[in-house]
Amino acid sequence: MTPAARVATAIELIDRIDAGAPAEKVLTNWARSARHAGSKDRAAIRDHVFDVLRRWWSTAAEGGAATGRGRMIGLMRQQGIAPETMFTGQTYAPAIIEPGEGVAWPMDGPVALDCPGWLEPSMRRALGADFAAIMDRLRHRAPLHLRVNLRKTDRAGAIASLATDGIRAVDGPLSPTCLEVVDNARAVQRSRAYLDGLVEMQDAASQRICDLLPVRDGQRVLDYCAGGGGKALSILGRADIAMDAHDIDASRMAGLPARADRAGVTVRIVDRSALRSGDYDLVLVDAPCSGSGAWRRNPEGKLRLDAARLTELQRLQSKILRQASALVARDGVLAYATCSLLAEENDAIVDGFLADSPSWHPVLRRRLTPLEGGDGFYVALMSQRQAF
Ligand SMILES: C[S@@+](CC[C@H](N)C(=O)[O-])C[C@H]1O[C@@H](n2cnc3c(N)ncnc32)[C@H](O)[C@@H]1O
Repeated sequence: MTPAARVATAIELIDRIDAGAPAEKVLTNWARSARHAGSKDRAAIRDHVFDVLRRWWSTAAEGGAATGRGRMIGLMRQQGIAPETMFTGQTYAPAIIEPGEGVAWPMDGPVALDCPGWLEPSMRRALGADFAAIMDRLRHRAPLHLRVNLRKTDRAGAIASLATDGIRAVDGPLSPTCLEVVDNARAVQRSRAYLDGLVEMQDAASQRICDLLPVRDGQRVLDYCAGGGGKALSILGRADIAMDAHDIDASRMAGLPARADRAGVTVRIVDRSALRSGDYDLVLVDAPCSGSGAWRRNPEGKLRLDAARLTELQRLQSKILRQASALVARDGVLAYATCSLLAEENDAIVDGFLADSPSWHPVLRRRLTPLEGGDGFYVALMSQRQAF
């Protein structure tokens, strides 16, 4: 495909996403039907679509229309490419820009920063003087971070193994297990280092959250919202523990046994009926959330989140935290984490829980933002022990 044909395809896909279809589904369905497209075409089109999602409002303003076409004109301008070089009207290219089309709109603060307007007050409250800098980070692509599996190798060993497959990685931020891939990121999942379980994909902040959990050999640990098991595997890389993984949606954990196998560790999948009160030294609640700290990775969340969904998430977070607290042993630790930057999903949930549960007290609270090199994340540790 020509670069202009890729732009034309991205325009079509962005319009489908704008009409409500989930971005991943739109891209997968297109890739299945587009036999003529090679892997470079697919990657370039995916990049266009995700770049626009990260800059949903500013690209529309810069391109003068809240459409796929307007947004791609705006994106080209933001990337320093003259849109006229792509919108040529030739075969498979987008139609020529008409007179009066593509006239930029004036941009106010939240639009220029691609912050959903309704969330601006909450974001400003949560981020204070860093509001603009953090929102701007969320408009840019995220680096690819890997977690080194210390059970199998160390950072230097993982870097050397990746290099044999032409992948260049360097020490990453926030955690002693973190690597940042600086060249050939798309090859990671086919590399020996990945297939042999020396590395896993995990954002630096997610790794840092696991570093902060007080796990010791011999403990029983429950990952209550395990999903794909990223945190469970990360914790298992740090200590010899008995790790149980639970998720209300068991299908989310489908890939976990294979991932654990690759990493050389054991995770027991448990359903609700197997969970007993007071059974665990540590229970981690990696709660479902807005994902606002990870919008550079999953930018569609920015478009889909609304006030009703945020309220629903808060209710769910409080409920899950309450349920999970019952599973912690008397002198154990309850950890609550989100990849949200919003105080409504972080301190407010923890404060609400502590107010309703006088036997629990806070031990630690930490928030990470993209300014520190990883996604935005939050963790709070709580205990019933008098002296922690
Ligand atoms: C943020 S994701 C977890 C990510 C995962 N810990 C990781 O590191 O890869 C939140 C998970 O919570 C699960 N979840 C939602 N409601 C739940 C509930 N009531 N009980 C347990 N898990 C729940 C979701 O299915 C989702 O997989």
